[in-house]
Formats: sequence, structure tokens, C-alpha cells
Amino acid sequence: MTAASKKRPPAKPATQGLVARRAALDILTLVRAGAGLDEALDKCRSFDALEGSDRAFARTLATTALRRQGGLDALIGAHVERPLPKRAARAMDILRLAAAQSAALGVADHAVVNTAVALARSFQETAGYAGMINAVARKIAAAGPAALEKLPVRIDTPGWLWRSWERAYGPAAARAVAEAHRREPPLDLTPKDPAEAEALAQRLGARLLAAGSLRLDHAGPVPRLPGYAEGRWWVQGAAAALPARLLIGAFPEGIAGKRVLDLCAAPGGKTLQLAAAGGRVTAVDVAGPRLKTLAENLQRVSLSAETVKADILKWTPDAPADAVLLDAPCSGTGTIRRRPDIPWAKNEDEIAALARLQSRLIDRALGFLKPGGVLVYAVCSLQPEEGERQAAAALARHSGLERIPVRAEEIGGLPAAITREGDLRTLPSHLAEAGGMDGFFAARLRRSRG
Ligand SMILES: C[S@@+](CC[C@H](N)C(=O)[O-])C[C@H]1O[C@@H](n2cnc3c(N)ncnc32)[C@H](O)[C@@H]1O
Repeated sequence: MTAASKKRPPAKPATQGLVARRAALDILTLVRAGAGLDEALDKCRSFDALEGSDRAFARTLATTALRRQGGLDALIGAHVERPLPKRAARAMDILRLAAAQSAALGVADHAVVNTAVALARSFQETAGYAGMINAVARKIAAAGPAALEKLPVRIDTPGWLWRSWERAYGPAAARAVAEAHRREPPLDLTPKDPAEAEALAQRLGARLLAAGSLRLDHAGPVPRLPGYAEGRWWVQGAAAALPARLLIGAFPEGIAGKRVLDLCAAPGGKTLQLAAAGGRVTAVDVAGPRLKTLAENLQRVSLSAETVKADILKWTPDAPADAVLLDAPCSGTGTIRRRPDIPWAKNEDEIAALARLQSRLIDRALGFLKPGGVLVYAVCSLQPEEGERQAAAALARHSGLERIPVRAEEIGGLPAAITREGDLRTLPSHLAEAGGMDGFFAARLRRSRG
């Protein structure tokens, strides 16, 4: 060994690992400007430039900062005299990223502090906060993960949202839901041909869930998974796959050859299920780019459906339908596991506005049914205003309408996910031992034959 090689390695420059942290910060900046997390990940140039472990780290960092935002803000709040002003939003996000690394991800103190200070110095607007960021990040790093762990689980849920879940499901269930939100969800796939599910599960090394979805705990890039190129399956959460199964299940003879409308269809997971079951599907959505993705998805799995770009409040089908699926726009509070930006991006006024839109969409959708036809109304929301109350109000508004109750065997034997009235209500805490599921509501309503 030479004298030179015996020497300690030179200190790592402060900028080491900075690119990934910078990308995480840019993702948060896009989210603060109103983008959803998926959109931010798509749009973020600095993230797009990353590969491999840097890319994975940037993503983990940004999602952890959002997932644990309430707790991280409490840790930061304990070390600053007063909350940072609104104009210091980026400085606050630099602190959140530092706190997330120390308190949630176990990153070494010096790497956290050095990169946080370097990030602060790299923007004119945050340079003046570099000293404060240095001091606070050091204190949070010194306290370690224990400081975050001892905070109550409700800390990561805004108060209005927490209270709404407590009222709807009770304190224990609200807690279980918030606990489920702390974990990254697994990847679920829907097989094109249910008869192939077991063979596909083996090929993919996936678990086959009782309701028919395939579940992978560690997936890697989706296009590299076996069966992707052949179109044997598509990505769809286990709960998201249930509404179309309920619609198909309303017809003992199946939906082959039946006229089916998929309203609010894009990007098309449910369209694919309905088309795979043989329905003559018309998929309607107002968003052109999302409808394009739906068309691409149909092509990849070799299924066909008519696609229509239209606003359902204005559009009318040529002929009434046997079956209608309305997967209405909603707050998405059932999908917080995969979209941890949602709790901080939504508010009660938005929920009220969405609920008014959902009622109008339900009335339109009911008008498209043949006598005896079936509507499944679904939302990926935990808010009763968007789910349970919509179904009750629709039944009160329309006299010739009856509920077709959901049966446990239709949803993989999950009686806890059926309400007293017979609607579907999944919670992120359901199937906890198998990795949880998104929060979905679905009601199945039949128009009278008369
Ligand atoms: C929950 S997402 C649908 C997800 C989709 N069903 C699936 O399974 O992949 C709601 C969709 O409703 C669409 N949408 C919202 N308002 C609409 C309207 N008035 N008319 C048609 N589509 C609408 C949005 O563009 C969005 O694609």
C-alpha cells in the first residue's frame, strides 16, 4: 500500500447527493404550485434527468416529505421561534426534506445538513435562511427518528380531514386509516383473462388476492415486468378493480354483447375490465390527453372500445345503455397512500363543490339507462359526502331506483367493506396484513323496468 492510499479519503464535497435532493425540492415546488404528485413527477426536469438510485432517492424523499408533512412540521416548529412566512415556502421545504432524511429515512447527519445548506445557498430567495436551516437541521438530526416516532399518528392528517374520518368511521378506524397512509402501497395488476390469473401470479412472483388482483410488493419498472408487452395485465389497484366487477356481477349472464357506458373513463382501468368481459363499451371522458392514454392502454392489451371526448353534463348517448359505470371526479382521499400530497392540497369547500358536481353527474348517468339497466357509481374518496350520501340522495331523488346490495363473495370475501345499506366501502386499513387497499366507495343501482 502506498502512503497516498493509506490516507483518509478526501472529505466528500458538500454537493455530493445534491442532485437528488434538488430534484426532490423541485418536485415539492411543483406540488406547492398546484400539481398533483404524479403530474409533478412527470413534469419535473431535474427528476427526469436522474437514473437509478438517485432517481429512487429523490422520489422517496419527496413522497416522505409529503407523507410525513404534519410530523416534520411539528419537529421544525419546535426549533424555530415563529412559523416561517408564506414567502419562505421553499426554505420550509428544504427544512422538511432535511427533517425527512434524519427523522424518517435514517440518513447520516452530515450529509443531511451539508446538502440542506448547499440547497439553501443555491437559490437567491433561500440564501438568507441558510444559517437558520443549518441550525434547525442539526437539532433535528441530533434528536434522530425517536422525535418523529413519538408524535401521535393523527399528526400527518389535517384536522378537518381527521375529524371527517372520525365522524364517518369512528376513532379506531380513523387511526388505522392514518397508519395505513404511512406505508408505500404495493403494486396491483388486473389480469386480462381471470382464468390466467394463477399462471400470471407465478410468472410475476405475485400474490393472487381473493378478489382477483395480482399483488407485487417490490415491482421495479412496470414495462419490464413479464406479460406487460404481451398485454396480459394492466396496473390497477385492488380496490379500483371492484366497481367494474360489481357492474359485471349485476348481470347473471355476464355483459358480453351488452351496451355499456364507462363515464369519466380515463385513463381506462375500468374500460379495460368491461371490454375484457365482452361489453360493447363506450368510454367517455372530458380530458383529451387522458383519453389518449386510455386508447393506448386499449391497444397494448388488444381490446376495443369506442372513445368519446365529451363533458358528460352536455353529452347524450345515441341509445340507452344496459350498464353504466360512473367513476366520478372526486377528492381522491382514498388514494393518499399513493398520492400523499392530497391531504394538504384539498379543503372542505372543494369537497362540497365536488359533491354538487357528483350529484349532477349521477342524474345524467341515470338518464342514460334502459329500463332495468344498472348504474355503478364509484369514487376513490373516504368522504361520505362523495360516497354514502350521494347514493342515499340519488335513491331519494329518483323514485324508480333500487339498490342491488353488494355480496361479500363478489369482493373477495371482505364483509367489512360492505355498508349496512349494501354499498361498497373499502378503507386503506382493509386487507392490512396483505398490504392494504385504497379507499373506494361504490353503489349499485337498478332502474325499475316499468
Ligand atoms: C376518477 S378519474 C377516472 C378514472 C378511470 N375511470 C379509470 O378507472 O381509469 C375521473 C375522470 O373524470 C373525468 N371527468 C371529470 N369531469 C368530467 C365531465 N364533466 N365529463 C366527462 N369526464 C369528466 C376526468 O377527466 C377524469 O379522467
